[in-house]
Amino acid sequence: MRKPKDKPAKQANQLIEIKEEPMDEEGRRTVQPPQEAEHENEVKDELEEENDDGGSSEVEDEEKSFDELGLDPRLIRALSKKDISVSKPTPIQRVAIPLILEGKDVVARAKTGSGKTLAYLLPLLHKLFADSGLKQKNAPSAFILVPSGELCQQVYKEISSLIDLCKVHLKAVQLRSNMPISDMCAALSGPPDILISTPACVAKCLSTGVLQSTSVADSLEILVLDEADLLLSFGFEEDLKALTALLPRRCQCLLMSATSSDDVDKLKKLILHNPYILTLPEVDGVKDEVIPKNVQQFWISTSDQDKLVHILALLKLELIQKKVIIFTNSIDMSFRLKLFLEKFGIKSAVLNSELPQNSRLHILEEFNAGLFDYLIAGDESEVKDEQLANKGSNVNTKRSKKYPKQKLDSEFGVVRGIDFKNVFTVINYDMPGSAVGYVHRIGRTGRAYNTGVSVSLVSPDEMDILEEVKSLLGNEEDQNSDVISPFPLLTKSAVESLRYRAEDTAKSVTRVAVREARAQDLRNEILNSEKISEALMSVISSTDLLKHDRILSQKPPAPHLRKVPDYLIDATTKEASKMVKLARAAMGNNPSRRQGFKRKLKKGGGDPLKSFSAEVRLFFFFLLPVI
Ligand SMILES: Nc1ncnc2c1ncn2[C@@H]1O[C@H](COP(=O)(O)OP(=O)(O)OP(=O)(O)O)[C@@H](O)[C@H]1O
Repeated sequence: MRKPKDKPAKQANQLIEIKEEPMDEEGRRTVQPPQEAEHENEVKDELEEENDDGGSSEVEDEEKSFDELGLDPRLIRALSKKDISVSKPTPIQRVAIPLILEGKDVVARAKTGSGKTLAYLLPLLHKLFADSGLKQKNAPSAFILVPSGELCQQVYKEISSLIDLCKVHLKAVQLRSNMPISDMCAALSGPPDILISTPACVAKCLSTGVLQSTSVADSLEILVLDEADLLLSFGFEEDLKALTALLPRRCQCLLMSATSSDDVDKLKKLILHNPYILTLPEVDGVKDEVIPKNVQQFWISTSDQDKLVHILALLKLELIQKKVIIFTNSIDMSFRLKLFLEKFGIKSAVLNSELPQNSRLHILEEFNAGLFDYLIAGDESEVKDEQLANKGSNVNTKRSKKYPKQKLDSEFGVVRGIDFKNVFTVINYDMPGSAVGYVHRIGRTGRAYNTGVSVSLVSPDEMDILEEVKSLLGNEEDQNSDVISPFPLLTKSAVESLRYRAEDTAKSVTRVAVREARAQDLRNEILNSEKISEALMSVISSTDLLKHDRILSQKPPAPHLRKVPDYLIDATTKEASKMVKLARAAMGNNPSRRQGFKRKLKKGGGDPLKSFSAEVRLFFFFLLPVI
């Protein structure tokens, strides 16, 4: 049923219920189990009805711009300068911003890359602009707590750039647990208006007197828990309790997460009162859309041993678009893959929890700046993902037989919430240990209004996880729905053409070679730590020395492995590779080029898709709405 033009858009408060939770005599929150499950269903039902019309054009007509959401004009101008279309807030921003401006507590659960950060940062800054200088404070007015140092840095950069662009006298600081106490004291002198940190670090500040409890209770106006689904699984529960005991009644609390879990519910009960629970609507009857629909998901069935030849074929024959993140489940596997690819002249950087934090931040910066195209990420948060999935989601998680337990940096999060820029393809070289882990990995592409592709290499041992992912993402009625389909561009003959070279080269990447490369990389990063720290402060620009995709192999790649001889590539693969390049070119930033490509395809004249199978055509047509 299409919504009539004259019907006013539903107001957010018609879709959600406000619950009053009691407070103790000192005006602090008390824990009261709210019955949100029922309530959330009500919200979904109404939103589903609204989406029943099978099209969204009229609803979109009624969609408000950032301006109409009531934000300070300086913030709107800042958004324009950041190349964010001011007329196009994401759905979660459209609903959350007015509620936060009204002072409501909000729980926002929306898929990865849906713009949750700006959904809370913009109204938070708006409020601080208005309150600035009204009251003498001894502690920051706003705390933003995130689970990892990487996220601290990311949120800090985002908020600092908004403050700079708005030219207002607000100060944000980031504190991380590994900072010396004297640096923490210096950062908090003033005090700043906004503190971005981890719960563990705030607890440390409170216990060491760097932050005074009474000052926090007097000053704190807004508390944000970002990536809330991860905060408790990172072991921050006690740290958060230390803070919540101080929360004044007036403090507005916001909780943002991409996936739901028991931990999110626990946090809701611990910290929020009268919360507005925002869950994105189901679209076209499809089960809660956890992965953005602009990400096309594929899988390739392969044995464990054959994964190297498959990834070589994908990359070397250019069947996927750059930039690419390749996820593995262990640091050793990451280095094995890096060394293997280097032999074929493919340079990559490895990101893992073993590296100093400065290096990790710098790798992210360089990758985001486009200094290299391939990032191999050791996703060791797998153990946590599994715990999270088992504890929280309604998905019945089985454990993949093949993922190792490793020692984790307690504040390292390579996957969750990191805003990797312009990643087109995510490859699961190893499948994650749980469906929740899968959702977060795939969410590194297709962020905001971008498109992306994911390709998972699935061995027989990992089929259980694939099935779990399918049941999490698929349509309940149709378990066989093609949410994840077989990758159409890689033919058997393309794989076989590279098999001999791949197997021969793989033999040379011995355990000793992997161990040495891993140690050498760590040594390099530690030696460069100081320079990297300067680079992070933008004192120096990146030099070759600081490049993270430098070669670790002892010998340079053999010339005959650098280029795949023409006679080895079959005609279908050549065409597929050409199409990927064409699509890539068309998806560049130049709109006229995109239009040209679109027109060429529409005319049908010389339509390069014509020579392809239906599956392959489907793959490329997926790209058409954006190009
Ligand atoms: N309205 C918008 N229009 C275009 N781009 C946007 C908009 N809002 C946010 N973005 C961009 O989208 C990207 C993803 O946003 P963000 O990191 O906030 O996602 P998220 O919902 O927090 O994802 P995750 O759950 O993975 O942490 C960022 O690069 C951000 O700048």
